Amino acid sequence: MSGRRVDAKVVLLGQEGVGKSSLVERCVHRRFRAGPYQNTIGAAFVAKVLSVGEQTVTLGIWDTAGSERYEAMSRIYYRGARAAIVCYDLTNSSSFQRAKFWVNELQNCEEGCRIYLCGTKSDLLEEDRRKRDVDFHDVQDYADEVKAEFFETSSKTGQNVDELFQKVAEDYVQFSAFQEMTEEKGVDLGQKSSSYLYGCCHH
Ligand SMILES: Nc1nc2c(ncn2[C@@H]2O[C@H](COP(=O)(O)OP(=O)(O)OP(=O)(O)O)[C@@H](O)[C@H]2O)c(=O)[nH]1
Repeated sequence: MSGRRVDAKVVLLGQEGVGKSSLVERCVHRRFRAGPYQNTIGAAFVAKVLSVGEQTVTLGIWDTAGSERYEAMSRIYYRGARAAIVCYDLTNSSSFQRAKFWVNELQNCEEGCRIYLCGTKSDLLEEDRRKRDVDFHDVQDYADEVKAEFFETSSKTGQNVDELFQKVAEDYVQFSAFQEMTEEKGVDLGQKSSSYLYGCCHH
């Protein structure tokens, strides 16, 4: 990546085989590899440059290994992340339970990290609706409860993949602008800004 500065660290978490590497592959290389499934070992890093208005944002994306053997290692990778894309497979409800585990961890350990729930493999539902094993409305309610964003994607067709990463970049820009403004103007958040904060962060 020729020494380019990374603006925001993004981590992908989720049970093994849910499609984290495929999501990154689609986002960065615009392709889907249907071949034999290869587990990620440890973690893989890739940078992705996105435009938000006039600005460019470089996301440093860490694709972690989903196997529980690597759980302790995944914890190292989410440290300091500004965003976590927590993936589950729409055709596998146990993977959603695992996603909840990661959401709990993030809420307890990484306050500044925004959470994006990502239901993967939506193309399989296009083929056969009965394959859905995680209800859309249940996840929506859960996302509201934990203040997460929520996407259903397919790395095979590309559905919603760009939208997901774009939203991560836009939220980062919006949050940074807000932070700069409060730092420059010396806004005292403790005293007067609960409504101000609300207005800026909810859209
Ligand atoms: N149909 C379909 N299959 C997918 C999709 N995304 C991933 N897969 C398949 O699911 C399997 C696992 O995908 P990976 O991207 O390697 O999963 P992972 O979450 O990175 O797995 P670990 O590295 O073990 O944590 C592969 O066989 C993929 O081809 C998708 O959007 N649609």
